[in-house]
This record gives sequence, structure tokens and C-alpha cells, in this order.
Amino acid sequence: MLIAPSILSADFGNLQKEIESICEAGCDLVHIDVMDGHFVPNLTIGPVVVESVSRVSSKPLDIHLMVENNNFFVDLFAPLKPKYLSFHLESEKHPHRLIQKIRSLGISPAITLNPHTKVEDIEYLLQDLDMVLLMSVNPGFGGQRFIPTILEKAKKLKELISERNPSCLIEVDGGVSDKNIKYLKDAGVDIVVAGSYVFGNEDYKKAIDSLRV
Ligand SMILES: O=C(CO)[C@@H](O)[C@H](O)COP(=O)(O)O
Repeated sequence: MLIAPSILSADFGNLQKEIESICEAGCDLVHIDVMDGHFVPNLTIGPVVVESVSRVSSKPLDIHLMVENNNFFVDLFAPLKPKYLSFHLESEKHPHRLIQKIRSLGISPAITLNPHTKVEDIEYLLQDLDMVLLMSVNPGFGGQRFIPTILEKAKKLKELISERNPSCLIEVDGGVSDKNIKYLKDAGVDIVVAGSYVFGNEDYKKAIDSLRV
């Protein structure tokens, strides 16, 4: 299981220290939530802050766009060379085209599904994706409760992935903790995003290690 702490729950007054601490604590990716105030009712950070994060992070960036105008935001963030760049299926009319564009920029393309969206909706995109991000809360805020139906959804997705593109990874984001990590592992999840669970713990290493099942 790979662990990607979401910096949405970090102390933004001490962001450099926070990033260095999670990297030293052994995280695998640094997860960055980009929100535009339209697709979701919250606003977060832009490329200026993310560029600063990339300079102090020793781990690759995993950027999750929660925006309406995906093309505009892909152009903004691609120069920062994240490992993954994901966008929401629900906000994109031409997901296949955007996946090709992200790949052509040398970045691993990923797609995100809201809790209500069926995994079958991306069946014919799977062969072009490196990762699928399943939201286990409604996007927009940290600290929400985990939606358990995501476990069934992850299992269905795993089946589709094994038929269509076994190297595509499954990431789950929202309400992840030591209470549900075993179920996520059993459902075939490869990467978990954890915000409040990691940053709300006094010992980041202990929190990250507890998710490494
Ligand atoms: O994308 C989002 C929220 O939209 C997530 O990345 C949250 O930031 C995860 O926070 P926790 O649920 O782990 O506190």
C-alpha cells in the first residue's frame, strides 16, 4: 500500500516544515488538492504554492484537480511535472482527449470518480490510464466520514482493471484511517490518500506506518 498524505490538512503557516516532515516520515507521494470554487465549494492553492511545495518535497507530487476547466488547469500544473495529474470525469466532456494530452506532457494520467459515479463509465478509458482515484467522500473538504460503499466499487474496478489494463493503480481518497485500511487493502486498493488522519496525528511516521498494511 502506498501512502499519499493530503496537504489540505497541513498547517499552511508552516508548509515547508510540514512537507519535509511527511517526506521524512516515509510517505510515497505528496497529494495536492486543487479546487476552483466552482466544481467544488472550496478554493485551495494554485501553481505558485505548488511550485514551492515541489522544491521542498523529496517525494513525487500527486495533483488532484477538482475544477471545471480542466484544460486550463492542466496547462497550469503540467510544467511542475507531478507524477500523477488527475481530473474528474464529472467535469470533462472529452476525457479521452485530455488523458492523451496529459500523457503527451510526460505525466501519468489519472481520472477521479465522485462517490456516485459508476466504475463502468470509465471502462473504455482504462487502457489509457495509469491510475483511477475513487473518492470515498464528496470532494471539497478534509475531515469527512468515509463512505463504505466505495469498497464494493473498488472491487468492481479491480475486476475491470484486470481485464483491461492490469498496470493501472487504484487510489482511494477521503476518510481513510487505521479503521478502514485493512478493508481497502482487501478490496484491491494500491494507494490511499490520508489528510486529517496523518496531519492530525502528533507522530506522522506512526500514522503513515499504521496505514502500511
Ligand atoms: O480531495 C479531498 C477532499 O476533496 C481529500 O484529499 C481530502 O483532503 C482528504 O482528507 P481526509 O478525508 O483524509 O481528512
